[in-house]
Amino acid sequence: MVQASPDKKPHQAKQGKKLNGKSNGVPANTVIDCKIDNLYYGKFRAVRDSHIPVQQGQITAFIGPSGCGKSTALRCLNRMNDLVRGFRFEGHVHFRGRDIYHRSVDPVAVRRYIGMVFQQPNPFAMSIYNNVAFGLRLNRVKGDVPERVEKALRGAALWDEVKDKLKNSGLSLSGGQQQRLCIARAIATEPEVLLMDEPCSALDPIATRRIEELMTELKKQYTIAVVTHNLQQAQRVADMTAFMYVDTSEGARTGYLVEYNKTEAMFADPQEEYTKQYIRGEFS
Ligand SMILES: Nc1ncnc2c1ncn2[C@@H]1O[C@H](COP(=O)(O)OP(=O)(O)OP(=O)(O)O)[C@@H](O)[C@H]1O
Repeated sequence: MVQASPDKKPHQAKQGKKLNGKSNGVPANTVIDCKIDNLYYGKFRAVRDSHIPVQQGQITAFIGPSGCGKSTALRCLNRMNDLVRGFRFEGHVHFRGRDIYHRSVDPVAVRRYIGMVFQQPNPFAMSIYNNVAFGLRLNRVKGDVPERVEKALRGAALWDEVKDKLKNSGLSLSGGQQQRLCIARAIATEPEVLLMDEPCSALDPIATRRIEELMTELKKQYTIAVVTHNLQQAQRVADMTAFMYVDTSEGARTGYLVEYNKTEAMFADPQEEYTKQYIRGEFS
């Protein structure tokens, strides 16, 4: 059961001082305002006190040690956690001011506007063409399907490599190509926001750089939130960074937001001791 509750506590993490156009602590160009007061899997409180705005046309990176709740927080942004048994959430996620957890909102419709790319490239066992067309059909997107498939494959920087073998299986592509195919599938329905959960962790350095370049290209059209373990990647691609850490003080392991700031500022002058230590590589 998902619950949205009124704000209980002020945001506790340090934020950059120069967020443009702040209104009630939320930047004016915020597309998704995510405020997790408490998030549970069954009795386990996985995340607390994490207020992370995702701003229009920017890349927001979620970084932090393993188990601090980066993926959990990301999955809240398009209701992917709804599929997990025992998931319960206090707080809110507003997409363009609208509560996506309101009982009248269909989670499938949310994912039409807020698409997702996963850690492991997961093309379907069907042709390259159908991998992209599938999402269009599923979402009953009208218009010229072949044209939209080509546009999505071009948008994912894959068209030139696959245009002569669109009938081949998506599984016949390399890992990096498969991930770009999954990006094409995600952008085919033209979402506003793209969530990427460690999209390069299964890729070699060359394929990784290709995806990073693609992300920089995609942000001209889409707002992106990405979970990454790779600090250099966050520095290379992200405009804003949210650093999360794990609180073990109550004998549990609950993730929370320590600091949210412009990426450059966070890496040059972290405001919090934990951020400093993490950036220096003192723990991982
Ligand atoms: N489906 C689930 N059911 C129960 N607990 C879960 C579930 N998914 C995650 N957790 C727990 O929630 C906490 C946060 O997990 P999450 O995967 O969000 O962290 P993370 O920071 O993304 O970690 P990593 O970097 O290792 O992927 C962890 O303690 C994890 O075991």
